[in-house]
Amino acid sequence: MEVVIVPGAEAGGELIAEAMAQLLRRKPDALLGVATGSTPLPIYEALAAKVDAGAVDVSRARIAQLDEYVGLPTDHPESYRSVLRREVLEPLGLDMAAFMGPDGAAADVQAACTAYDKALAEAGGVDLQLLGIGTDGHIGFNEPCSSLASRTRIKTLTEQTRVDNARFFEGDIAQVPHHVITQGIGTILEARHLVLLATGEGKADAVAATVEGPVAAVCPASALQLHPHATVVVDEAAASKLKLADYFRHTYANKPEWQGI
Ligand SMILES: N[C@@H]1[C@@H](O)[C@H](O)[C@@H](COP(=O)(O)O)O[C@@H]1O
Repeated sequence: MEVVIVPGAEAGGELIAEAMAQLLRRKPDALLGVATGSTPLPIYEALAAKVDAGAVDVSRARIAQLDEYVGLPTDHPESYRSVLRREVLEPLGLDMAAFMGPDGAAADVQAACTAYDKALAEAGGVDLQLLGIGTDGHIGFNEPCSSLASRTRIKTLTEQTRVDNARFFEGDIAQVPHHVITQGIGTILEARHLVLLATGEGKADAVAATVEGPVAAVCPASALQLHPHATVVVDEAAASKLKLADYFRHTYANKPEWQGI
């Protein structure tokens, strides 16, 4: 696992957007796994700016969804499909033909989950999966004690995650669904490159457990330690509880430039 400490969210967004641009220059039809939440927004803004500047062509890129609420109509403004259309696809000039995601409104949710795992594999697998992290260490919507081998499936949100996400539902927790579909941790680990961005002091404990704690289902993001190519990008605040912060700074500062993340 590589840990990169950046001065702030904007620098993290730029670093990761450049890694995505480099991937797309090598593989124009790369399958990009995208996450929701506030944290990845600087990545999407930086990537859209590169597209506008003609620095990268994303016209053949494919976009895969990480997780979704169950029970919200697909066109609900806070369904993750709507959020990703607004925050990722439209700014990049992509239409929904480039998009893959599970159907959170399906009558048979488990069948929709299984179908999504199959579709990801048939699409050749995710090339680069962006991840945020919940305050409890969740990735996607894999809450603590999710199986580290889990596949895409339905999960029940913790009260903490519903409280955290109520800000997207007019601050009204009653509107936040209890159930979600999420790529499983085993599914996520199949992506070729995992890139987790965490910013702000509120993520410092979760980041420390992810990077320096044991691999344990109680902190789902710690599963990144099992991946051969995982990059954790953190700002100073999110890095503030890392005991090895100086070591991470030193190794990144002395890395050959051509190597990228
Ligand atoms: N399902 C999403 C996660 O993918 C995201 O990482 C997390 C953190 O969101 P934020 O980046 O807004 O803190 O929120 C939700 O639970």
